[in-house]
Amino acid sequence: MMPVAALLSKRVQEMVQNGEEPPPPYICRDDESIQIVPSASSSVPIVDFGLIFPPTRQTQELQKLRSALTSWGCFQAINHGISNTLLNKVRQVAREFFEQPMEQKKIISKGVEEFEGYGADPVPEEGQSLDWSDRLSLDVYPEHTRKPSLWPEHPSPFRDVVEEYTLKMKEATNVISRAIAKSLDLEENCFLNQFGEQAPLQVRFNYYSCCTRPDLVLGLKPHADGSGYTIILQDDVEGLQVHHDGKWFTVPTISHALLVLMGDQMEIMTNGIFKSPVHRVLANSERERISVAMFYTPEPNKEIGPEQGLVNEEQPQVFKKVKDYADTHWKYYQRGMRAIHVAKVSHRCCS
Ligand SMILES: O=C(O)CCC(=O)C(=O)O
Ligand SMILES: [Fe+2]
Repeated sequence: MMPVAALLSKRVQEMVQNGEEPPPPYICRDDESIQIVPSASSSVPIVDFGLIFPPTRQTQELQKLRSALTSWGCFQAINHGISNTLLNKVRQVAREFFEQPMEQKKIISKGVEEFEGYGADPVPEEGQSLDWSDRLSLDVYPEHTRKPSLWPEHPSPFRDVVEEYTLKMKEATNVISRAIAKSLDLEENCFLNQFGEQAPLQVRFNYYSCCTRPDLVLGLKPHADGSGYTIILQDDVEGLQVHHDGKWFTVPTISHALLVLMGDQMEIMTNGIFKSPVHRVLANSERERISVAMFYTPEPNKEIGPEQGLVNEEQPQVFKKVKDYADTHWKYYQRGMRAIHVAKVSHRCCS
């Protein structure tokens, strides 16, 4: 059998183009029926940002936001201030990038242990399965963290579109962070202050190739994000599922919506009130799927912790202060585990 590192230097898209079946390290499930709730039934809540900032009707929408993040840990944002034209351009450059010949994409290949560039996740711990997907990851904010040599030159509008999207995402994080604070009756800028003005944004373009055996693999294994929160743009192919109430729910594709999903660091900052949900991506035999995830993470080296306004006698402090939590998260992720327990306050049992 080919060693995992060698497999990871080969793109899933190449295996599909060569007509290969998924090799064993990609196989992570059997065809046991996992209960899946169709996207049409109960679903991820939709929050209208057009109603949040004008003084009219905001209370109701803020309550909706709070309840969505308390029970689901995510919501679909509409009227978020980013035009459909731009969202479509982002989808278009992503598609054109992945549809190029392999040699063209490999110009910006990452090494198997690196994070940035075109490829797969770095080699996981032994025994962990691999994801049926390829991706392009780039640090996009602050500007000085960018590595222009890893930004594709083709398609030609790629750089300008990603640049514009980054600016808009930075504005969106301002709006979302303030709305989240208001929904919890906290001072509007409290989360923005915790993240810091230079809080990094990282973009990840995910490409999920079709698979002849979608019952055996996953596009992306179950995980919770190590970010503060993540803003996901989907195309029109379903596949993303969120774990909620013990079941998997497919996130419907809404062309003008952005899915905002709490990462572990927002769970910590809200003292556990908001949940960082476990999610995964299914493979599909009919159509390839593209998504664009923007990870918003507190500044490196900056301590974050539960907002003191959320700590009281009824709700004692659940989490400690942490810094560079994303690094800890990554170590556990590589072992297929969640990391959030490391941030928990240890309570001595007194009974
Ligand atoms: O492809 C998606 O919709 C989700 C991607 C995701 O969860 C991730 O990149 O962490
Ligand atoms: Fe994720």
